[in-house]
Amino acid sequence: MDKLIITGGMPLAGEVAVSGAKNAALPILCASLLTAEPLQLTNLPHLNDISTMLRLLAQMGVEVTLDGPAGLVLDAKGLNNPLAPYDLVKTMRASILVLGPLVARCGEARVSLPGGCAIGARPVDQHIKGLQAMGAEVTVEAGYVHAKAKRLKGARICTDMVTVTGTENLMMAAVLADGETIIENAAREPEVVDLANCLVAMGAHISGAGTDVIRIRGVERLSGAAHRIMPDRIETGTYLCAAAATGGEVRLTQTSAAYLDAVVDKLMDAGCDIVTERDAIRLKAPQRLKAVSLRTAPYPAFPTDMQAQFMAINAVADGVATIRETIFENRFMHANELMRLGADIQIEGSNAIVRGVDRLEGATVMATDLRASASLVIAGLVAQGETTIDRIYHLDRGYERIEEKLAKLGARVRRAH
Ligand SMILES: CC(=O)N[C@H]1[C@@H](OP(=O)(O)OP(=O)(O)OC[C@H]2O[C@@H](n3ccc(=O)[nH]c3=O)[C@H](O)[C@@H]2O)O[C@H](CO)[C@@H](O)[C@@H]1O
Ligand SMILES: C=C(OP(=O)(O)O)C(=O)O
Repeated sequence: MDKLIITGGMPLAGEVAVSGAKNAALPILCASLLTAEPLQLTNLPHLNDISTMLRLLAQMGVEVTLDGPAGLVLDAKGLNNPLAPYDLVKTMRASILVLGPLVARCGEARVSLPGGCAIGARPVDQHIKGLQAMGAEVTVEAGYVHAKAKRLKGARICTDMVTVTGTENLMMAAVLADGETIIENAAREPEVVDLANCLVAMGAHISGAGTDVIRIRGVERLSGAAHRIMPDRIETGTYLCAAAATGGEVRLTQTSAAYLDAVVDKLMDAGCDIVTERDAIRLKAPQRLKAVSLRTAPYPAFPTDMQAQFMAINAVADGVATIRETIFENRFMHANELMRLGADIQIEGSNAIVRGVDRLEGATVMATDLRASASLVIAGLVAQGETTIDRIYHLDRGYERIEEKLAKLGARVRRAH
């Protein structure tokens, strides 16, 4: 199992390019199932989750052709096996995103329930409830969701909570349904908007993406299209935090602050200077950060996917911060590992109270999930001496060439097998 070995204490400096967004790319890859014509995608990140999704699509009969360094053409005209087997689904929650498109295009789907991820139970009841409202017959048996519908029918759906992949799945199901679907309490995340833009380019009729009411008028068929995946706002935020924590100065390119208001505001509250350009962001860290409290919530509020990284920066800031996690019930697993490096963190239910310390010391720590791993990388970059992060396969799900990008910013980091 790969490890990352970091010798901390160097401020990050320089320029690095941000990759395409994992959480936009995954649903958009699934959108290829909705048409018999080629979908051409660019700015795809090279990540384990993307390879897993491509394997899943390929075994369903989708032809995948490389198209340049970060491009692919997906052709689902030969789609013949609307099945997502456990083996491919177990490592990646987002595989549930094939459910909506498969039922819409094939009239049937069998999708293994995605593996229980460490950050919480993560049920898919809202995905199922929405498909049932659209007339699908859905059963859950032996770990598989089996959904059937000759043709889905437009419906009014109000999800019990804001769900990102739930909104995406139902939006993809609705584009080929008979009549109008209204999704209320829809997720407003930028990745939902990126998916909607791609679907519209394919001929879908969607309005309201980016608000909490999305209207979709179903069409008979969709066509091929070309779409560029949006930049990864969480990767962007993670590198900003790494620069902030190490007292560095960086410029991130091929990205934008447009979808990062909540994160940028907190970094400015922490004392960072941030300058936003059209396709780039510059950050200059202060001598010492100020502690910043935060509460995670659906977009446009502070993203849960940035919570762990802010725990790391608060660990070395001046003062006491309270971090409240409201989305996932088990997303503080990085706290114990950060404490191994000398952080002072107390967990009280869904609150973490972080008291900034003067210094962290390198140690061996274990990555427990994707963003937890990112927080350990940030802490390792700050800590005196050597930090070894075990189980970085989590990190490889969501950060493209992380050691190369960090090295470009002057970090002393290497991968060991
Ligand atoms: C691939 C992808 O885009 N992943 C993101 C997506 O995950 P994902 O889409 O899985 O997260 P959701 O927005 O669905 O989850 C929000 C909350 O709703 C609950 N819930 C969700 C669906 C459902 O049917 N029933 C239910 O109870 C979840 O357990 C969680 O407590 O949004 C999360 C919240 O911003 C991010 O952390 C993930 O990075
Ligand atoms: C939790 C995440 O991903 P996933 O939903 O794919 O597990 C994430 O991107 O932080």
